[in-house]
Amino acid sequence: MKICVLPGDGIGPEIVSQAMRVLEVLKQDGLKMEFEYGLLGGGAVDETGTPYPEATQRLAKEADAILLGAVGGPKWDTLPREQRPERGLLGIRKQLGVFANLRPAILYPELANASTLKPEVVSGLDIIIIRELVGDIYFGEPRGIEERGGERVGYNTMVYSESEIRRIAKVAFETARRRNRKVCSVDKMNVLESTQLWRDVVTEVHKDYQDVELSHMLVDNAAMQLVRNPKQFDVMVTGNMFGDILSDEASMLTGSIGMLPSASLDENNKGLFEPCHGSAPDIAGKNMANPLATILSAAMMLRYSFGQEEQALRIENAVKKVLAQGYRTGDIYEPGTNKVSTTEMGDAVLAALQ
Ligand SMILES: NC(=O)C1=CN([C@@H]2O[C@H](COP(=O)(O)OP(=O)(O)OC[C@H]3O[C@@H](n4cnc5c(N)ncnc54)[C@H](O)[C@@H]3O)[C@@H](O)[C@H]2O)C=CC1
Ligand SMILES: CC(C)CC(=O)C(=O)O
Ligand SMILES: [Mg+2]
Repeated sequence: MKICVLPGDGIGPEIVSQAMRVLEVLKQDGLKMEFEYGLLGGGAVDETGTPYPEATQRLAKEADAILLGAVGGPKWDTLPREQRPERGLLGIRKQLGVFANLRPAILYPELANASTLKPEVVSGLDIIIIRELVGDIYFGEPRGIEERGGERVGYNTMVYSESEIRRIAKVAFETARRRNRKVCSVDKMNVLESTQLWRDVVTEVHKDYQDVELSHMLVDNAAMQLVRNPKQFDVMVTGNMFGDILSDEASMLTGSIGMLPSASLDENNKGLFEPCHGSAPDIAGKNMANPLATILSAAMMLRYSFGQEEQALRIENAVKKVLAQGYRTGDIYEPGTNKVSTTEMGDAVLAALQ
């Protein structure tokens, strides 16, 4: 199994190196993996002038899976838009066609008090947000900033084709069949044509999945319902931008965005695996970041791209064990637990794997 490793910027290298320690242990225990490192994001701009260099494109295409940290940071915020680190991230997602972004939000019982919601509202939470990842307003044309009538105007285009909606809807219904047979599709059909089509197509695809319960919800209500009563959901499916926002919101129900992993899959389960958070410039270089989202993303990689369910569970059980043992990075710390650094959390996970 060839894995392309892209640590990226900010906390990216710190958290990816902890996930790599975990994968190295599994490799020593006999799992066949080869790792190749590449540049993506701001570091790539600094070294090559572009956020997704040719050499990384080659590595990514040749690999069976990609493990990614995060990209971006204030250093690159004033660059022309095409050179921004985030364009590199959108570029790799688009080029690999990893349209199905799975973002599970699971509350570990030990973190019930770290959640922003009352324990009785959130205990046992286990939902998954399925976010379409290579369409929508992040990619739609035309886009730009231009002079119109003596002032600057910025514009983007929210666009979805029927085939794009159909394939993500299928992923949602198939996922629901492996869970509790319940999908909530989130849109803004009351004002946006692209999401009117979204609702129509999801409803059509549902005809082939009559054993799954389908509901629709407008995104503003969905944002509210997620913090009012998140356990009413099981599988949520939505577009790129709404999914981006709702998954950050859902992360806090689990205690921290540092707990939320993700898998982004193409039609053949080739995937890109990354935590849901960004490069966290405010804590970068301080050995403070929570590496668990990235470690759990590595587990998702073993499960989805390589069919190594047992190894995935081995990592997930190690994460459960360190939480039960009381290890907490700052973002999930509460009095009475053991506050640790990024590397110490890595040490604890490694010990729990044995
Ligand atoms: N997938 C990616 O590479 C993403 C990149 N970004 C980029 O990251 C940069 C920073 O973006 P922000 O809006 O600040 O979002 P962010 O997710 O990087 O950080 C938001 C807040 O969460 C905290 N946080 C994030 N990850 C954490 C972790 N593992 N452990 C503990 N705390 C953590 C940060 O310290 C910060 O207070 C920007 O340049 C943005 O474009 C943002 C989101 C995703
Ligand atoms: C460049 C952004 C779309 C990254 C992000 O916030 C995400 O994928 O969650
Ligand atoms: Mg995001």
